[in-house]
Amino acid sequence: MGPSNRIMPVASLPEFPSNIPTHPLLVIDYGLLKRGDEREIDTLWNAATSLGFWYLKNHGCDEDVEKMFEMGAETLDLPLKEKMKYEQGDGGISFGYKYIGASAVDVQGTPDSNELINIAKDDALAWPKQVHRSYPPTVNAHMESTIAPFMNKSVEINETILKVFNQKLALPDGMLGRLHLRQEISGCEARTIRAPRNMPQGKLALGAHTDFGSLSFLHNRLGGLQVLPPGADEWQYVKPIEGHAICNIGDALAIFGGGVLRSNIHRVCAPPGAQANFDRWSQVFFYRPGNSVALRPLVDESPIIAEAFSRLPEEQRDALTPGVTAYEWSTRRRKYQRMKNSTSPEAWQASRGTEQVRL
Ligand SMILES: O=C(O)CCC(=O)C(=O)O
Ligand SMILES: [Fe+2]
Repeated sequence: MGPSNRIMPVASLPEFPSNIPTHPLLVIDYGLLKRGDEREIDTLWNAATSLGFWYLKNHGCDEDVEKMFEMGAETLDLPLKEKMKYEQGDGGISFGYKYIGASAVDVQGTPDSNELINIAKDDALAWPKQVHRSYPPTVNAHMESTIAPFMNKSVEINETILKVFNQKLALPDGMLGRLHLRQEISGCEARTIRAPRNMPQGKLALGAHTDFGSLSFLHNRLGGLQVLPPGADEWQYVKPIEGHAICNIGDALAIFGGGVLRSNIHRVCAPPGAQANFDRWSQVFFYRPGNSVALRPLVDESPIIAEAFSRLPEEQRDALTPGVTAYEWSTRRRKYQRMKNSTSPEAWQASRGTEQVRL
């Protein structure tokens, strides 16, 4: 494979085409948020309760993300046979390697078009002790120098955001934090994704979905991510901006907040225009509740949540009351997304989250 298969310096990638409409996101300055700036907190709250997506600048992770991309490139460039030794499997476990076409993107069972490596936060921070599973040598070699620092910074950023939501939802002090204890085993993970260049027109790299957990901290260089905003019937691109992470809310926070926080549906298609000729790389950190945490609206803890939840139609209240733990929720969804298990409309339905009611 030529060097163009590897991570390209951002400056040498074609720009996002200027004639393609994009969906604007509010921009949050992490430095201001960290200092408790009231205006920034209000802007974040506005973003979290409208689209549930925002840009985060000044987050201080750019170098860590670059190094994660290098680790990801070394790993995904390994021979398929080697990568397959670390495959996720069909049981709903996330950690490990996922090959191209392992999961379905729709109810018809169309295969996805991306490969990725998922690394558990628990494994990275306990290294060289193994908590969940083993990883390719290219991952191990970067555990201490690259992956652990990326995890730690990502966790700190997400904790800061979570505190804002805790306060705005008028929850008891530290309530959301207790559902995301650092020491509890969780589904928190780093993911490096490669969608191969020159995908056939109309092919999805990743099907429409809501994220499983609480918050996603995403770093994109090429376009391709699209959102379906509330009330809209056309998918709209989210344009990558250098130095700006794309953050979004997942189902767990939508559930805890009784629908106040929005977990918006999104998908990944081929990058637009000349960008389509390049491999598309993403780096994500998924912030998720502890495995044993029950997913339920915190109506007993906050009058704001109780009030908002009670006003929802029954179908939406049901979707926000799955009656399972965070572990059971994401394991079920992932298991039935696998091509091997996604063999009927009912199985596909079992892979869905709150997107089925489009709150
Ligand atoms: O690659 C992207 O831009 C988004 C990835 C994503 O939505 C996911 O992995 O859940
Ligand atoms: Fe996602």
